[in-house]
Amino acid sequence: MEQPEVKRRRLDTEAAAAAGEPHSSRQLGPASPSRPPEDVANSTVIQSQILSLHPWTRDVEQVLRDQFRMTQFRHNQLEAIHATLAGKDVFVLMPTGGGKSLCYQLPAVIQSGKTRGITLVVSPLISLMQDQVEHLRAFGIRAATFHSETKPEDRNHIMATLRTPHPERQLSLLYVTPEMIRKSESFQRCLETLSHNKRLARLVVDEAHCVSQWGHDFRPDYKALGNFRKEFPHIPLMALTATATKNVITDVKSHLAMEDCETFSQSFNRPNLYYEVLKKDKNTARDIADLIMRKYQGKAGIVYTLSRKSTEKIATILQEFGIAASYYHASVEAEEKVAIQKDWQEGNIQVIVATIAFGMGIDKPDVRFVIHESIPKSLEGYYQETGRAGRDGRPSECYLYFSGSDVFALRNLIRDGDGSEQQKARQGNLLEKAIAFCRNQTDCRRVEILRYFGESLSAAECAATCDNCKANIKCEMQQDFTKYAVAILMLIRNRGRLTSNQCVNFLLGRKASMEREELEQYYGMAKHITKDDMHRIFDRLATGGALTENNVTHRTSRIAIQYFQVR
Ligand SMILES: Nc1ncnc2c1ncn2[C@@H]1O[C@H](COP(=O)(O)OP(=O)(O)OP(=O)(O)O)[C@@H](O)[C@H]1O
Repeated sequence: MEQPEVKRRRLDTEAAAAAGEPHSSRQLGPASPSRPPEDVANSTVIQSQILSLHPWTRDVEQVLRDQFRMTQFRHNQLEAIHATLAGKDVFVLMPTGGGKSLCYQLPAVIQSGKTRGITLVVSPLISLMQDQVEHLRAFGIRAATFHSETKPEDRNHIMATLRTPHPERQLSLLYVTPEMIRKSESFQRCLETLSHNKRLARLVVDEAHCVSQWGHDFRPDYKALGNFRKEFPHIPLMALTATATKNVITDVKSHLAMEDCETFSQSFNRPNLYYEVLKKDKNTARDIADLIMRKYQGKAGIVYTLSRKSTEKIATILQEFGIAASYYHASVEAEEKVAIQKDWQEGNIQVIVATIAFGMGIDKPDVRFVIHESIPKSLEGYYQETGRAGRDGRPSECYLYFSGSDVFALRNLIRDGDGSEQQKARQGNLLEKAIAFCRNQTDCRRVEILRYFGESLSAAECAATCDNCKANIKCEMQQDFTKYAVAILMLIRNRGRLTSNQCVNFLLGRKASMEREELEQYYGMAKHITKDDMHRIFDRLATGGALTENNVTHRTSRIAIQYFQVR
C-alpha cells in the first residue's frame, strides 16, 4: 500500500522542480528584495487596506512614486510609515538591504500626518549621512547634515532655519551625529525651539543597536540619547537596526524609553547567501586569491581582516595575482577612503580588503562574495558584514577562514584592552559564541545564525546552502541508509508511536531484544546498525516530537523510495 504513495510524492517533487517552483527556503519572507509573488500579493492587499484608512495615505502613495520613483513597498515599510505618521513610536528590525531608510525618509516628506516639521536622524558615521543626503537630494528632497565637520556658516544657516516658524519649508531631514545632540548647547536650544513650535516631527535613531552595551557595536555617544524622551516626551521616536538579539532589542527599547512602541520585525534569513567556514593556515591569503581568480573573475567582493597591517598585506598579495584590490582601514586618509569606495562602487576596483571600518551604509547591490580572513569578533558583526553580499537577492557566497591562533590573539586583545572588566566580559562572551559557530561542523550555519538572533528555522530550509548541510547530504549519499530507514519504518509499524530515543533504544536492542531479533529476522540487518549511525539518522530525521509511520515515511521518503523500488 505504501508504494504508490511514496512514488507519487516523488513525482510531485520532481514536477515541482521541473516547473521551477521556488524552494521553500525562499518563501521564508522578505529577507531579500526578491520576495515571492504570493508575499507581494499579500502585502499589496495590506497596503491597499492601509491606504484607504488615513488622511495622509494618498500623499504617501504619491511620494513613493513621484519622489522616490518606486512602485511598491517592501515588507513592513508601509506599516512602519503609517505608524510613525500616526505619531507612534516605532522599532524597525530589517535585514541588511531590507529598505529601512525609506521607513523614515518617506514620512519626513509628508506634512499631513499627525506630526509635522523636521525629521531628525541620528546616524553614527559622517560618511554614511553624507551618502544618504546626496541620495535624497538627487530625488529633490531637502536634507542636510550637522556634525563636527560642518562649516560654521552652514551650521549657523541650519540653526537659523530650525528657529523659523515653518522650517519644514526649507528642510525635511536633518542628519546629526549623536555627539551633536549631546554636546552642542546651541543645537539643543534649537531643538527646544523646534519642539516648542511643534515642528520636530520625530527623532530617528539609525543603527539603533549602537545604543546597547550588550550589542557588538556599542557607542557611548548613543547612550546619551536616553535623555531625549525625558526632554521631549511628546516627540515620536523611530529606531532601526539590522542586527540585534532579543536582549539588545529590549535594552535599546528600555534605554530610549520606547516600551510601548510598534515593532516591525521580519526574518533575518538571507536565503541567497551561502555560508562556509574554512581552515586558515599560512597559505590562506594565496587561497583567497586563487578562489577569487577561479570563481569571481570581474565580480565585486570584500575581504575582511582583523588588523590594518593584514589589510595591506593581503591587498598586496591579491594585486600580485593581478586582482584589482585596494585596502581600507581607519588610518586611510578621509579623501582616499571616499575615492576607494567610489572606485569599488563603480567597478574600477574589484576587491576591497578592509577592517570592519568599511561597510556601514554601503549600498552596492552586486557584491558576490564576502570573505572573512579571520574570525569576526561577534556573530552580529559576522551577520552584518556578510549581509553586504547579495543585496540584489542573487546567489552570493560568504567564506570564513578560522584558526586557533586567531582565537588566541583575539582573546589576548580583549584581555589586554582598555575597557572595564564588565566590557571585557561582554566582548569575551560575544567572541566565544563566534568561536563555537566556527568550530561547529555539524549544525546548519544558517540555523545557528538565526538562532543567535532568536529566530528558529528548520535545517531543511537551508537546502544545502551552507558547508555543514552540504557535507551531511554528501555523507548520506555516500552511505546507503536504506536498511536503517526500513528498520525504522517496520519498527514503528509494529509498535505504533515512538519517540526517537525509544526508537534508537529498540533498534540497538537496549530495551527489547525481541524487537531486535524481530528485525534481524525480517532483514538480517539490525545487528549492523551502529550507535553512531543511528544517531546520525535521527539527527537528520527526527526534528522533534514523536515518530509515526507517516512522518517517518515523509522524512525518510527519499531513502525509503529506494527500498520500495528494489522490492
Ligand atoms: N520599496 C522599495 N522598492 C524598491 N527599492 C527599494 C525599496 N525600498 C528600498 N529600496 C532600495 O533597497 C536598497 C536598500 O535599502 P536601504 O539602504 O534602506 O537598506 P537598509 O535596510 O538600510 O540596509 P543596511 O542595513 O545595509 O543599511 C536601496 O537601494 C533602496 O533604494
